Amino acid sequence: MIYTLTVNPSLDYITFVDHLILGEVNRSTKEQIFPGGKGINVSIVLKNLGFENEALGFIAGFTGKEVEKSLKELGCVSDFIQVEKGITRINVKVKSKDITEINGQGPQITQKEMEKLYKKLDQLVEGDILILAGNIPNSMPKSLYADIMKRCTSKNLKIVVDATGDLLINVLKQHPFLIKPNKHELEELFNVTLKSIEDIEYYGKKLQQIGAQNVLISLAEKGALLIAEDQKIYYSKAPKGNLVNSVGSGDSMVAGFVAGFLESENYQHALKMGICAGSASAFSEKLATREEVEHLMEKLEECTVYKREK
Ligand SMILES: Nc1ncnc2c1ncn2[C@@H]1O[C@H](COP(=O)(O)OP(=O)(O)O)[C@@H](O)[C@H]1O
Ligand SMILES: O=P(O)(O)OC[C@H]1O[C@](O)(COP(=O)(O)O)[C@@H](O)[C@@H]1O
Repeated sequence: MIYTLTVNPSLDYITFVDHLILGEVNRSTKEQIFPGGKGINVSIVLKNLGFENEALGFIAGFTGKEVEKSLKELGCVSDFIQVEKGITRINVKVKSKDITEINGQGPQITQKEMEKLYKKLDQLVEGDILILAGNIPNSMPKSLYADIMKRCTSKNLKIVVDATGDLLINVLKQHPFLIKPNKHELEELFNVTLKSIEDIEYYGKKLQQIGAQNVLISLAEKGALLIAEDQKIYYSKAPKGNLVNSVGSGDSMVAGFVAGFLESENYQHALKMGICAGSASAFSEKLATREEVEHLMEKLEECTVYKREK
C-alpha cells in the first residue's frame, strides 16, 4: 500500500489578480479553493494515475473538515487524526504576472496526537511506500521525518521525502528512496547560486553522498535532473505548454515518478512520467489526470541518460 503523510494540510485559496499592487486594494477576477498540502496533492495525483493510496496526517476545525470532504469527493481514501485545537491552515496563492504564495503556520499538534500518528505508522508493513511531504508547524522538531524513518527502519519501507532545509537534511542518513528538492531549495540547502546543469549535478550528488538513494531536482519549465542509485544521471526537459497554475506541480511530479517507477522499475520511465505529471498539473487548473499525463508522455522525447558514472 502507498501512504502519504501531510502533517500540515491546507486549503489552497487561489485568487487571480490582473495587476497586483502591494499596499493597495486589489480586486480579483476569479477565486478557487482546493484541498492542498504536499502529501495530499501526491495522493490525489496517484489516485488519478490509478494507484490506490491512503492519505494520513492531521486536520483541525472547519477547514480540516473541508479538506477531508473534498478528498472524499475526489475518490481518495484518508485517515486523518483530528487535532483538538485550531484550524487547518488556509494557504493563499495570488496569481498575477507571477504567483505569490503565503503558506500558513497550521495548528499545534500535541504529544498525544503525535502518538496517535505513530500508532498508525506502526501498522505499515514491509513493501509499503511512505511519502513524507511538506512543511511542519514550527512547534514540531526538524527531526520529525528522521524520527519517523528511524521508527520504521525494521519494516523496509520505501520512503520518499519532499521537504526543505533541516527537515530534509536530517533524513538523509536514514537513506530515503527519493528526495525531490527544486532548484531554489537546493540553492538554499548549500547557500549557493546554481547557474548550470553541472552546478546542479554537483550539489545534487552531495545529497546522494550523504545518504539519499535517488535525488530528483525539479527545474520548473526546464524539466528535471535525476541522480539515480543505479549510478546514472538522467535529464529531461519539460513539455511545452500554456502555464495555468503551477501550484502542485512539484507534488504531481513526485506522484508521477512513484507511479512510473512502480509500473516499470525503470528510472527513465519514472522521470518521464514525473515530469509529465508535473507539467500536466502546471497546464491545467486542477491536478494532472492520467489522460493528460499520457498525452504529454507521447509527445516528449525519451529522457537523456546524461552521464554514466563508473
Ligand atoms: N512552466 C512550466 N512548464 C512546463 N512544465 C512545468 C512548468 N512548471 C512546472 N513544470 C513541471 O512540474 C515539475 C515540477 O515543477 P517545479 O516548479 O520545479 O516544482 P515545485 O512545485 O516543487 O517548485 C517540473 O519539473 C516540470 O516538469
Ligand atoms: O507544506 P508547505 O511547504 O508549506 O507547502 C504547502 C503548499 O504546497 C503545495 O502542496 C503545493 O506544492 P508544490 O507547488 O511544490 O507542488 C500546496 O498545495 C500547499 O499550499
